[in-house]
Amino acid sequence: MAQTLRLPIHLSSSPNRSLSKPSFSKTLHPRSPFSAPRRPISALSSDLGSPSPILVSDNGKGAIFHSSAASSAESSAIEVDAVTEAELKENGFRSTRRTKLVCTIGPATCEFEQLEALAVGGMNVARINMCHGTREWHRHVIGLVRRLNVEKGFAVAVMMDTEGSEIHMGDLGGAASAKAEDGEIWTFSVRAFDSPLPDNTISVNYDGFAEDVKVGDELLVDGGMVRFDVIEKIGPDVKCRCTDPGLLLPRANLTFWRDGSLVRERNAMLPTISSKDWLDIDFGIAEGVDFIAISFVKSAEVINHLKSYIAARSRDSDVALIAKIESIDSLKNLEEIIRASDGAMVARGDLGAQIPLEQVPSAQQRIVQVCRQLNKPVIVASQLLESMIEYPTPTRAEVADVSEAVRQRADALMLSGESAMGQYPDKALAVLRSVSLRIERWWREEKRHEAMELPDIASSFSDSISEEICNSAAKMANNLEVDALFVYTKTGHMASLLSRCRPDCPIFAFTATTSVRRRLNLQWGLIPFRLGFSDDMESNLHRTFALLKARGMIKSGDLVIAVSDMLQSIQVMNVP
Ligand SMILES: Nc1ncnc2c1ncn2[C@@H]1O[C@H](COP(=O)(O)OP(=O)(O)O)[C@@H](O)[C@H]1O
Ligand SMILES: C=C(OP(=O)(O)O)C(=O)O
Ligand SMILES: [K+]
Ligand SMILES: [Mg+2]
Repeated sequence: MAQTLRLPIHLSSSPNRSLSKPSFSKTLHPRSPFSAPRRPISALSSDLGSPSPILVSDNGKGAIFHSSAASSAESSAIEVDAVTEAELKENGFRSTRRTKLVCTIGPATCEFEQLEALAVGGMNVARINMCHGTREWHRHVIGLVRRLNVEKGFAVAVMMDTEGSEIHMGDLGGAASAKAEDGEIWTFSVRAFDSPLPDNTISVNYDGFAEDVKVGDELLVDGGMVRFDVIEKIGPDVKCRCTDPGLLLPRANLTFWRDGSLVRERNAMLPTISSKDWLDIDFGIAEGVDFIAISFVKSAEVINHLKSYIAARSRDSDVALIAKIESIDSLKNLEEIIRASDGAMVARGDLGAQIPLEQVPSAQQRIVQVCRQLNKPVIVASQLLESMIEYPTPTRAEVADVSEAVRQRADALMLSGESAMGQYPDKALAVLRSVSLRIERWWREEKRHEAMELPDIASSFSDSISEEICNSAAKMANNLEVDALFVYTKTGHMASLLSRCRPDCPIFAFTATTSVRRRLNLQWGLIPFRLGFSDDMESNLHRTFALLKARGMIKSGDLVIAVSDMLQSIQVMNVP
């Protein structure tokens, strides 16, 4: 017999912040035999299994925690990264940045000290792009990130980004770049060159290139950074005249346009995951990367295919799949792709080569919005601070672009060339960090956030409970102006449901495994801690308060709301 779901929340009479500690817990009459009601936290007893109304208990005195100073060994039983710990100690809860930061690692940042500088500067995720470098090189970088986490207490996650099978140039025979001057004739060839490349010659990775391209087509490098007109085809060689001069970078993306529109025929037949990608994916699974970002995803089918492949290859691999939205097809199938994926990336570099540039901002806004509605983390990527590859300060336009991404409440921002091969990776990261903090504060102080209408996404009744609890807890957190939300989460799901609500306060996410902790490092507003915890919420809270107080990260009197995916309840309390 289903019971209507009522949630009479009853706060103590005193509306001020020194709340007595009512603890809310509710026992739901389960619609299905699976979600057996759980014992509520408070003293109220209810027979497990006996149909009972929702019980909201307010025991008046609330849960009193006897704070015992944790031993130093005990206080090390909780893991949090050094930067967050320092921020909390120095500036308190409100200081913590909510927006996550992803840095592409390349020649400019592949030494241990450089990676450490990025981690200290706020990097949450290190991205390695399989379009460049060798697997050995990437294995070395992954090893350094792992060492950084172990030795310095960070939880920097690793994201491996596939090359994808779109058309791109070769590696310029090892040169770092090549300059194409206006009017010069260049040869783009599918020929395999073993000796050094002849002058003004570029190899192309796509065998069908010489067949598909036509005299009169326009050839765009990296979305238009350099342009050529196709003037002649001689077997495997395509002669082109440079019409927009610029710098050619290794393995830059190539697109060709005919009568003003993108030529997509053969591209559409190219597999999303190339044979090299499959080898790179095996590499990523073996190296235990946290995320795999798939380039040029066109439909949910490739994500589902890859998920079953990964599940078959390694039962315990919980690598998360990030779909890169960077083609017309990925926009057409956006919702299905995001539902199938664990997150998405607004890959504006190639996206801006596949659709008119002026459409990229609205596409970005739509992708970010759909991801939030579907509770999937979303990264805004590419050219955020492009000028800082060469200059120590950003343009005003770039600061406005970063502000807009933060204002849209994207989960994360990503540096590409700025941190991979730029001259000022740390300065670029500092700009992302300071703009994020500023816009986040502006949102909170000026109450600019019209709460986004979040559709129900629960796939089961017990999921609905979790969703309702998190939506309510986030709303209460804003109304009561609590200092922090605490969530105890085995899989990270409850934490993501809180993050989705974008509450004003930070969300301390306690989880027992380092891999879940690293994965949470991509989600807005989550501060991931590794902490072993039991099903007994009172003792979890008691231990957590003691540990965090011992580390100076919280203090008596701080107001906290705690939720957990074990015991479906909301607790409001002051730190003892
Ligand atoms: N692992 C690497 N090794 C060498 N160069 C790299 C590496 N990763 C990135 N880069 C350089 O940084 C530039 C920007 O990185 P990214 O945006 O990830 O690649 P792309 O723009 O080629 O898609 C690349 O074009 C390349 O010149
Ligand atoms: C992030 C992107 O993909 P990649 O850098 O791998 O081309 C992009 O195209 O913006
Ligand atoms: K890539
Ligand atoms: Mg791309």
